[in-house]
Amino acid sequence: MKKPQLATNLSENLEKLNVNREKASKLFADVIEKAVKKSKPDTPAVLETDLDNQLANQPAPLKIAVLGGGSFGTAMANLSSKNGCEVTLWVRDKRSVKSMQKTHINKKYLPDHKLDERLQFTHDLQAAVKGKDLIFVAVPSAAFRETLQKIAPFISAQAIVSLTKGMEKDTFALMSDVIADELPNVAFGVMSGPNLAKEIMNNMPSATVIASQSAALRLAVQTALHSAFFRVFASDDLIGVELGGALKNIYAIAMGMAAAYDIGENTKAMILTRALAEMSRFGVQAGANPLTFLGLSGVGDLYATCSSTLSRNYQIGNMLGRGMSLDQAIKKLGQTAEGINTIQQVNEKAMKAGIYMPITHALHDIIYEDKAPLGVALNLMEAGFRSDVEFVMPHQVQPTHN
Ligand SMILES: NC(=O)C1=CN([C@@H]2O[C@H](COP(=O)(O)OP(=O)(O)OC[C@H]3O[C@@H](n4cnc5c(N)ncnc54)[C@H](O)[C@@H]3O)[C@@H](O)[C@H]2O)C=CC1
Ligand SMILES: O=C(CO)COP(=O)(O)O
Repeated sequence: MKKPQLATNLSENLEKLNVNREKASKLFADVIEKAVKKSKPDTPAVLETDLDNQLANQPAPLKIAVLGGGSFGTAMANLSSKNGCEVTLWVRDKRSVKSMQKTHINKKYLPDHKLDERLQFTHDLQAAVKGKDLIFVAVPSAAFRETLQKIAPFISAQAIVSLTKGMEKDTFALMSDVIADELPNVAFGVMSGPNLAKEIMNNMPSATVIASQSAALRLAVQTALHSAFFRVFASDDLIGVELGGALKNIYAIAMGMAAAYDIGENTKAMILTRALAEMSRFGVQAGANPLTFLGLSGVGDLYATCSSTLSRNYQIGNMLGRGMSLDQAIKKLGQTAEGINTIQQVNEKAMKAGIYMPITHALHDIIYEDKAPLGVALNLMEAGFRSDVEFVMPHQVQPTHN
């Protein structure tokens, strides 16, 4: 197999960007210093305008395509464009492209936000990806393979980064597996973290993780997206980072459902930490480093998604908890909630591999076997004596009585 390669101009671009980055950091520092000195602090919007004005004339060598015009693809395209990259957002629907070209607003997914004026829109996949350094893929997992198959003829040496947090239906493939299948010679990575799109669009400080075996790719993504309100951390545990993003959707559904029963903080804390135990147990079986689940893409994303009504997975769980059927809840949401499919995939995989995943099994019973939520929850509480952190004390160890 040929060795993965990056776009030939990516390294050159990175060298130029490093110089620009130093200048940019200095500008950020100046703006922040000015803001701190003011008796009445500036709002993020004022700060951002200040930064934009200062950075307006920086050269923009990184060329980026973002595939998927939903809320997250749009947010990342906007962020990288504001950072001075040359960005094209590919959107499947021709009418949406026309409307975005005219208004620079994504009416369906982010109607309250004017997008960066420099951002380009297209529904032509070839035009979107040809000659780019980086391609971010932000379509739902159900459309991921088909999208890669469509761009394959136009891939020469672009690097691919998955933003998708899910698993392929029926195959249990993660998006990185799909990339390796469909584009075996490209450098690739996955980006995942507590990244609710609407908060990012509102300039609420956020952070994420880029995971890849390629140091050049990690640096390219950090350079493209890192900004005053968005930090990009790096990892080489691709499977751990990717599983964190996919698995937490299951527990956001559980938390949304539990919230419909007015649970207290103790109960929320129990669900969150036992979810983390399940995630890391599953991750370790798949080859991930358990410590990755203590990072932004693990507990960070788990916390954000399980606490926020902005999360579509949480919303689905909440609607189910309030008595709606799955079909009604999906229809009402009208957006992607990856966890619905992930529950099925992970439940099946865990059963086959003998991995103890009681919350996932419980959700599966409620959603797909029509069992009563309260009874299932009470059963969960009777699951016997176990150790708290099994990487500290394996759960098979029983207390001795002598
Ligand atoms: N929205 C968020 O806050 C975040 C989402 N993600 C992940 O990003 C992925 C995309 O999510 P969102 O942008 O939020 O979804 P969304 O529901 O807002 O939008 C999905 C987009 O994909 C398009 N699409 C659907 N089927 C398609 C197909 N067959 N071919 C091409 N395009 C298709 C839709 O037209 C729509 O533009 C998901 O895996 C999600 O878990 C990751 C981080 C944050
Ligand atoms: O992944 C997300 C935040 O990090 C978005 O979660 P939802 O897909 O549940 O909205």
